[in-house]
Amino acid sequence: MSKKVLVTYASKAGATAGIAGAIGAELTAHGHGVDVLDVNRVKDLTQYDVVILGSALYMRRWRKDAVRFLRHNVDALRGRQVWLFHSGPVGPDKDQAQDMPPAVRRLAQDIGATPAMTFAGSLEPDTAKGFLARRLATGDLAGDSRDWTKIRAWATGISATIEPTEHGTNRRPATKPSRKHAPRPPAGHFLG
Ligand SMILES: Cc1cc2nc3c(=O)[nH]c(=O)nc-3n(C[C@H](O)[C@H](O)[C@H](O)COP(=O)(O)O)c2cc1C
Repeated sequence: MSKKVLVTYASKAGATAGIAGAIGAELTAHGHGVDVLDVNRVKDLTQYDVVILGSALYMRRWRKDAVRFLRHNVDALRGRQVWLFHSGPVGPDKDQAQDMPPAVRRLAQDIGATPAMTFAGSLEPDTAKGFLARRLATGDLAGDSRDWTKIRAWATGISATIEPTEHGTNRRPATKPSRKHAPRPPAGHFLG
C-alpha cells in the first residue's frame, strides 16, 4: 500500500495553490494517494504519512494560516515526513532562494523538517489582491514566474523517498533530496 500524502497550502492570490496542485498531480502520477487541501480545510493528520506544506511569501513572511498549522501540529508533524516550500520571488529576482521567516525556521527545527524549498511565484493584475499587489502587478515584477519543471522535479524527488509500506508507519527516510539553503537575499523589492 502506498503512503498517503497531504499537500496543503496557504495562498492569497492562487499562485501557491497552483504549485500545490502540480505537486499533488506529480505524486499521484507516481502512484501515491494524495489529498491537496487549503490549510484551513485540514481537519486531522492521522490518515497521512507524509505532509507537504507550502505558503506564499508576503513581506518576507509566511501566511498566518500556514504558521498556525505548523504551530498547532508540531507533535503530529514530528512523527511524519514533512516537506516545506514557499512561493514568492517574481520578476528579476525570480530565481533567488528565500530564507524561511524566523518563526517558521524555529518550527521547522522543532519538527525536524529541512529548510523550505523556494519556488518562484506569480503576480498578475487579474488575480492580485489589494492596492499594493495591484500596483506591483503592473510593474517589472508582473507575470507568472512559476517554474513547472522545477516544481515537478521536486515532487519527483520526494516521491523517491516515500517508501511503499504495508503497515502505514511513519518512518522517516534515511536520506532526503538535497536542496539549497541560500544565504539571506539582499534587500529587494519587497522591503524597499
Ligand atoms: C505586497 C506583496 C509582498 C510580497 N512580498 C514578497 C516577499 O517578501 N518575498 C517574496 O519572495 N515574494 C513576495 N511577494 C510575491 C508573492 O509571494 C508572489 O506573488 C506569490 O506567488 C503569491 O502567492 P499567492 O498567489 O499564493 O498568494 C509579494 C507580493 C506582494 C503583492
